[in-house]
Amino acid sequence: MTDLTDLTFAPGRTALEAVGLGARHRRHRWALRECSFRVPAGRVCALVGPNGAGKSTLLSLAAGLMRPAEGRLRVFGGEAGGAGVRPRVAYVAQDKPLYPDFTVADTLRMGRHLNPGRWDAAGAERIVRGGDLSPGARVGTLSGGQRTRLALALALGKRPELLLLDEPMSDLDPLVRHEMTALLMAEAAERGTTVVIASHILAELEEVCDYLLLVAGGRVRLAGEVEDLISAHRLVVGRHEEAGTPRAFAPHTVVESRTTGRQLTALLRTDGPVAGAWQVSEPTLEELLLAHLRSPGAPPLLAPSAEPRTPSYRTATGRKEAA
Ligand SMILES: Nc1ncnc2c1ncn2[C@@H]1O[C@H](COP(=O)(O)OP(=O)(O)OP(=O)(O)O)[C@@H](O)[C@H]1O
Repeated sequence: MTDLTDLTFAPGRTALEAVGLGARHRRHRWALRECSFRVPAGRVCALVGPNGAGKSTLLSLAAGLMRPAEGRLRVFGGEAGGAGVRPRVAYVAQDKPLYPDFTVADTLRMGRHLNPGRWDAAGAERIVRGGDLSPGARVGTLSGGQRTRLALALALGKRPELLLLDEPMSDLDPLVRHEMTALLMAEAAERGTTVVIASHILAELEEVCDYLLLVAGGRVRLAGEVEDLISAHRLVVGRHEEAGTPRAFAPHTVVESRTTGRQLTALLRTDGPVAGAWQVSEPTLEELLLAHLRSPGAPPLLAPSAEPRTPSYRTATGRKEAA
């Protein structure tokens, strides 16, 4: 039986904590609603979900560019966007907003000016030089990938404790993507930076992320260590000729079940072994995510390390106070 309470519950620091978080863009419908989760510090967290799920909204809130309409979001224990928090957070938005009339050198100078006492000039210049970007080139003349490189240099030069990346690699060629990913991971490992990466490229995330936040329809569906979330599920394949759900599945939660001819394939959140002549295996991250995305009605799962520690969250959900 997979008991999540036995799995890693490191009592370390908290990078992000949302409690009852809700957000809307002006008077539009809710982009996020009733989101409660925690991301421990030092993790590399994949933020995944379908188009319009609320990923960019969540990153904007964490960066302090937007305020919650309800509930709250804390970054390292302070209100997101607060004066004590902002210098510790870097955000690379999807459209990489940079000043088109600035040169590459101007942009790096701006980084130094905006981050007194923190700016890693040598590191930022190294990233820029790696891409053969001429210091005198105007930002407006750079290719999409070159702008991404400059935006990453600006973000990493800030030596952030929390790095928020919104689909950062989508316009990079495979070689540069590989190089940038390695660089980000080296930074994260060396400085213990918490990284949250929103991306649709699951293969890329699987390689680098140890934590997962799956958002769909503005709600959190899965949160926790990738390993723990995977090991809480089983992929079950076998012959099934009767109508309805196999009786052997009754003790478990069926996230998704599909039948092709006489073959049934199901993703279960298991509570003990699955009885019967089924082929049972651990799902890959992709299988886990796809099954949850195809089944919006499946109950959400927060690993213990992803549960907020705020007493009000625990009281509201009837959970016991943290020890
Ligand atoms: N500026 C805006 N004005 C109005 N509604 C918005 C705005 N930005 C986002 N939304 C809405 O908020 C919801 C969440 O959008 P968000 O951009 O956060 O999703 P996402 O998960 O990042 O999507 P994608 O994968 O397509 O980038 C969507 O319904 C979207 O239409």
